[in-house]
Amino acid sequence: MTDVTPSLDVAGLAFAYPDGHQALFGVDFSIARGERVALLGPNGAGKTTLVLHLNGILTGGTGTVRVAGLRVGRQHMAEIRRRVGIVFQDPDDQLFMPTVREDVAFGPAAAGLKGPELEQRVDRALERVGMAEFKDRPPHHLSFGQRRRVAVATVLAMEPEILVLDEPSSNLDPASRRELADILRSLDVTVLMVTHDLPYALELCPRSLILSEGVIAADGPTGELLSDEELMRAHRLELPFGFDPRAVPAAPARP
Ligand SMILES: Nc1ncnc2c1ncn2[C@@H]1O[C@H](COP(=O)(O)OP(=O)(O)OP(=O)(O)O)[C@@H](O)[C@H]1O
Repeated sequence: MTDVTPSLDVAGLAFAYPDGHQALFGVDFSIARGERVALLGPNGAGKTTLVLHLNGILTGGTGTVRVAGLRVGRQHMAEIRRRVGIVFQDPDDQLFMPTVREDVAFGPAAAGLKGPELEQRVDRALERVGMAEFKDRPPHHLSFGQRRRVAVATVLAMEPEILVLDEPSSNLDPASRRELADILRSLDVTVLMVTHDLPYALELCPRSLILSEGVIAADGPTGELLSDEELMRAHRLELPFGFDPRAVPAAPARP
């Protein structure tokens, strides 16, 4: 029988910061295993607040978050942190070891992997992002785009259930942007990508969620949402001048 447990299930998630500011007002959505989904929304919509709930960095609100059926909460925190890999916007927040190899090995080693198994895990993660030849380099000797790929590898090395990326295309030149898109498309993992780069969402994610003022305002095929001018205007989303989402073929789902 096929396992139909979603990779991610968020139900009735509401959250207020300690100063009383309510950032999420009952967020509901579910992502199936292997889907690639973009999380769109204007500044201040609650995207970061939502993402920080996915691996329990933020807790204390109401509602539930489940990752592959496991409820996010204090009880399962180590397992949740392994299953939810977050790639933050600035790779330098994630790379702190003397070499690329050590950075990628850090998580799996902390989880108890060692010897040839650990080395294989590191090699596999670096190969998936096309950075195997940079294994012995200090991360700070790499370009920004290369550091972002290594940051993705540090997360992939944990073999996560879901890969969450915060603005993966920011600060990348067009070639690096395309190369990262090819890498993300090739991965056999559930992807949730927070982005203001709407063409990138269209290129990579067959489905998008629009989060606006702490609620999911729309959930559907990316091309359809981006072509709905009224919806876009209502949630302060703007396509680059002259960009026609109808002229771009829909992102293919899993290969
Ligand atoms: N630590 C905090 N304390 C109080 N309010 C906060 C805190 N962090 C964020 N907020 C508020 O919560 C709301 C949602 O913020 P959040 O950072 O989640 O939005 P976002 O959608 O990620 O925005 P952006 O696109 O600008 O990154 C905003 O109104 C913000 O001012």
